[in-house]
Amino acid sequence: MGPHPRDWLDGSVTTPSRYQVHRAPKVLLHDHLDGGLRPQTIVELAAEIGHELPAADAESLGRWFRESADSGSLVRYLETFDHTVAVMQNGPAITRIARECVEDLAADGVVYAEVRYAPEQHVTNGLTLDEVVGAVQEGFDAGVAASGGRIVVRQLLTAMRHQARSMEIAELAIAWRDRGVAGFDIAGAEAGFPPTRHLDAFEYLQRENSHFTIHAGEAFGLPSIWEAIQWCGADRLGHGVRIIDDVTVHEDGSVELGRLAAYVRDMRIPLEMCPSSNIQTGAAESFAEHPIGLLTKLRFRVTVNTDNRLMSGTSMTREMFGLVEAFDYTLADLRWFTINAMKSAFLPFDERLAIIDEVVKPGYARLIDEG
Ligand SMILES: O=c1[nH]cnc2c1ncn2[C@H]1C[C@H](O)[C@@H](CO)O1
Ligand SMILES: [Zn+2]
Repeated sequence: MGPHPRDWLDGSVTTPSRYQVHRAPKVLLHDHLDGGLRPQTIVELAAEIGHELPAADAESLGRWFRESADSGSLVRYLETFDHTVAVMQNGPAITRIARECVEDLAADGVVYAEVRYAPEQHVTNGLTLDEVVGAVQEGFDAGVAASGGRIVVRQLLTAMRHQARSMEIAELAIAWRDRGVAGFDIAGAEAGFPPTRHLDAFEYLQRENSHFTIHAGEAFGLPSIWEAIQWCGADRLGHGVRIIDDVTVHEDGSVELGRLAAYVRDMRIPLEMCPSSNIQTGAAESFAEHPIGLLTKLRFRVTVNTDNRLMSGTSMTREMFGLVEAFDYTLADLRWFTINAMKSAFLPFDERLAIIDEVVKPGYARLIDEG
């Protein structure tokens, strides 16, 4: 195999400090709006609507989310969302949460983000699907303005895989495609709910020349990834971590890819990897043992993501610095992940290129120059 892109850069030997990782431009493709609320905001919104929380103050509530999500099971991890979704049932609350999300990402050095949520989960108190998307967009616009335009943000609309509203949500994504929505996703419990359940929605989106990612290969293995790509036509894989089951490392150190893993790598299918989330749901043991290390070495199209900042107590800086500590990654490696992510974004090509050339590359060049 030829040189890894990281070797093309001066400064590739420097291991960055946490502060440098914080300042580096970062790109986030997989982050859930309802998994990233500030604990203090939940406390305040719950008091307004009389929703009972499992903890009274912001600090203990934050701890409750992290500990409850740390169960080793995706299904139990997902139960914690009952409390975030409960406080996201009216327009002003949703707008506030969306604005704070953008402010928090911008403060963490994220320059481009695609943030997802399931509109169908926010209609309990009478909001229409359209009003939910509008409330999120209002918050995103306010957050971008508050951050002085240092970040570009798009929505991804998620359909819940155990429900039957995916076609409706896909149509909603198309209706909003020029007003802040960049694509579509399915999420929720994976085992028992294969992506092909929603084939009509994916086929519709393809006919509309739209983009979608599918949570696959997180709590269930290769068949889920295979269906997502070869039946549904996913542009990207949410997690996709279990693709490692199709990679064999022989005793002499040589590596063999099965047909599906080879296809994913050959076709440059982006993997939205979320290390901390995987450790909590039991898909990986630790940062050091996370398949992202081998998949990066093998030059899959790997990207680094947060998934749920509240449940994992994390940020892009923390995920990336965790990888730096586990694998001795350099600024050039982090630049590689970041450009991978930007190349894989559901944004038009010229806009992706502009962010790579005008924001990502100069930002890393400045850090690398500092030595
Ligand atoms: O990592 C995940 N896997 C599957 N589903 C998830 C994950 N993180 C969040 N979700 C679910 C719970 C949320 O309520 C929903 C929409 O954001 O998506
Ligand atoms: Zn997710």
